[in-house]
Amino acid sequence: MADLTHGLSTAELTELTNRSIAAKETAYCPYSKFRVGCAILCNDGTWITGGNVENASYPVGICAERTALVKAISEGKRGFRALGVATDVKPPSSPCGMCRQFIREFADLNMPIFMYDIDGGYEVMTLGQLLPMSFGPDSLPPPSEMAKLSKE
Ligand SMILES: O=c1ccn([C@H]2C[C@H](O)[C@@H](CO)O2)c(=O)[nH]1
Ligand SMILES: [Zn+2]
Repeated sequence: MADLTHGLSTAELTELTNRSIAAKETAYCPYSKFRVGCAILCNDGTWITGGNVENASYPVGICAERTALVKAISEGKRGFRALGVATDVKPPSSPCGMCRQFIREFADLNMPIFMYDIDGGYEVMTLGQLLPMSFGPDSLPPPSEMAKLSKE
């Protein structure tokens, strides 16, 4: 049977579920009314959450996943064991393309992303499954090579 826990303990998975769903309450989404909550389990065992934050100038809004990850990175967190994202729909919605790329900067391709539906059921995929053949920090040549490229 497929591993639906990706190495998380039962307690951790319960907490990921509860924190992801609770984070929907922090969403600021007066325009779309589409609440999204995100919870991240950091390698140091701490948790960071976030909601989507919209703007009267629509494209300025930010997704819940990036809210949470920006909070984590700017708090000095590095290395993440799991990310949960919860919405009020079924089947569950998945992180948008911009968020997948944003997460790619900071997480291993085997990090699981748990996607919760309105009933608390979930589907889980790794970052690598959601963003195949991705472009990441290690895709760029080293700075010494970059300097040579710009002279050509
Ligand atoms: O994975 C997703 C998809 C959408 N949104 C937000 C953006 C916008 O505020 C609202 C509707 O797209 O949902 C997220 O936060 N995460
Ligand atoms: Zn997004």
